[in-house]
Amino acid sequence: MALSLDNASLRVGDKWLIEPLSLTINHGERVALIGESGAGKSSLLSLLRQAHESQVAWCPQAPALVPMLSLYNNVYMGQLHQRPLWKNLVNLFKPAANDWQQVLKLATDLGLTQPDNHRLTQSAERFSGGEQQRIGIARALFQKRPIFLGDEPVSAVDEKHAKQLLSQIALAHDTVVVALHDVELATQCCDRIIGLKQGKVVLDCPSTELSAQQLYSLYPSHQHRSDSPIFESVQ
Ligand SMILES: Nc1ncnc2c1ncn2[C@@H]1O[C@H](COP(=O)(O)OP(=O)(O)OP(=O)(O)O)[C@@H](O)[C@H]1O
Repeated sequence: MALSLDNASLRVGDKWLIEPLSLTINHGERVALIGESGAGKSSLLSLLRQAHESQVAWCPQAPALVPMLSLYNNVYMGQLHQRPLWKNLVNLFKPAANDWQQVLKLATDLGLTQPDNHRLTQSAERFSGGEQQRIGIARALFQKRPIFLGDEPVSAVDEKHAKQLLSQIALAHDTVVVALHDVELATQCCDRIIGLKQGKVVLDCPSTELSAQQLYSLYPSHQHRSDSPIFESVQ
């Protein structure tokens, strides 16, 4: 298996963010965590991340870029903790050719620059919101870990680009777990759906078997709107 939790839980004061649960995610699985806002998706990702820190490429909900630093340096940060301090300092002024080429390839593949048009030196603050999110994805890919954990990693890009990015993420990793608000995207890009409600896993099934009934119970506040985009994936 790639990831596992054994009777894990998360609690702040007397509030359970995640009630005790056991969970196994196998190598090769593409898993989407779905559920209403506050259901516990980020909390579950944080438990998975804590349990498998050294194997995980982490892509948080907000990309946490350093606005004044370049695209290149923001992506390089993905390997900051794996490199000696002196190398990180030298990198600020004179990037190693190998690192530069790797970041250029990632940035090109993710549509942030073109091979002959180096936006690598442009500061992160001068990229759009969707582009900044892709810089965050590039940083996670640069970590070169087998498992990708992403918290709404494509929420700021349109549907077509979201699908492309998720398939690029899947190609670069053995196992993928992503929290997604877009259920249709989740069923199209992932093979397993885990549904959360009030800190509990209430649904765990192959994406091809997700029923409208299950979605209704996960998204009660959408129930009165049968035309809600949430339900398009199963209609
Ligand atoms: N540090 C914290 N202290 C107290 N409560 C917290 C803390 N972090 C999260 N929560 C609460 O835990 C619950 C689950 O939060 P979580 O961020 O995991 O939900 P989510 O499903 O990821 O939500 P969203 O889709 O809005 O990101 C929410 O009610 C949230 O307010």
